[in-house]
Parts: sequence; structure tokens; C-alpha cells
Amino acid sequence: MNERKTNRIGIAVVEHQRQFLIGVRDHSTTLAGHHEFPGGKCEPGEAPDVCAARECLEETGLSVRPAEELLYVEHAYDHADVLLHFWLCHPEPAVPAHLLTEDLKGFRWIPAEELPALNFPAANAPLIDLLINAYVRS
Ligand SMILES: Nc1nc2c([nH]c(=O)n2[C@@H]2O[C@H](COP(=O)(O)OP(=O)(O)OP(=O)(O)O)[C@@H](O)[C@H]2O)c(=O)[nH]1
Repeated sequence: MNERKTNRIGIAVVEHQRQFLIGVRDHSTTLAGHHEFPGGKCEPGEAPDVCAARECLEETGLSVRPAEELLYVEHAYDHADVLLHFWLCHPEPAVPAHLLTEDLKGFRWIPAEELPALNFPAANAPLIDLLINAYVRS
């Protein structure tokens, strides 16, 4: 029997002064070369916002505080079905100022107006529209 995987994913949409923390998916992973927000699979019993903050710390070294769920998207990729929880997060107040400007393990701070030009996975499209409306057109 060919059973498809369904993964619940917590994603940290980390905002600071209208900039967002964005990386590029590694060549060894699914959707290699696509841009991405920090995130990954929820552990069993782990809430998506907790997952988003944990994955962000693991992947970028930045401690963040989840603020609100911006969007929930269900999407079928070839490799799996995903339940995506996009959580708006902000850096913890105590983080050193230099972490808010420099690259973090390959993740970079990108101004909101540059988001539409990036190559995000298909499931991110409604989130990018939402961010443009909230941070560029407002
Ligand atoms: N991190 C991240 N994943 C995203 C985004 N958009 C999106 O569709 N995804 C999808 O969400 C899933 C994330 O899973 P992952 O494989 O990166 O998670 P992980 O690090 O826990 O997995 P691993 O331990 O197998 O490497 C992938 O299917 C990925 O394509 C995004 O903006 N950020």
C-alpha cells in the first residue's frame, strides 16, 4: 500500500523593522534551492508555535517569541501532504543588536518589499500576499 505522509509544520515568520529572516533550502532537502522561513516538523504533541520557535533557534541561532498565527495552509507536495502553521514571531528583546542585521547561519534579513521576487514553495503564496498587504501597502 502506498501511504502518503502528512506532516504538521511550524514556521517562524520572523519580523523586525519590516524585514524578515529568510534562508534557502539546502541542496540535500526537498524543494532544494527554494527560499524558506525557518521551520520544520512538529514533534509529537508539540504545539506549532513552540515548534516554530524551536526550529528557528536550531536553524538560525535566533531566539524568537511567537506573537500570532498569520495563516494555516494545507498543501499537497509530491513528497508529502503538509499542514503549515505560519507564526508571526519577533526576536526576544534581549537578543544582541548585531543579530538583527547580520546573516544567521545562511538566513538573511530581507525587506518586505523584496519578498515577491523570491522563489518560495507554492504553499507560501497566500502568506506572501498577506505580508505584502500588511507591511508594504499599509
Ligand atoms: N521551513 C519551511 N518549510 C516550508 C516552507 N514552506 C513550505 O511549504 N515548507 C514545507 O514544509 C516542510 C518542512 O519540512 P522540513 O523537511 O524542512 O522539516 P524538518 O527540518 O523538520 O525535516 P527533516 O528533519 O526531515 O530535515 C517541507 O515539506 C517544506 O517544503 C517554509 O517557508 N519554511
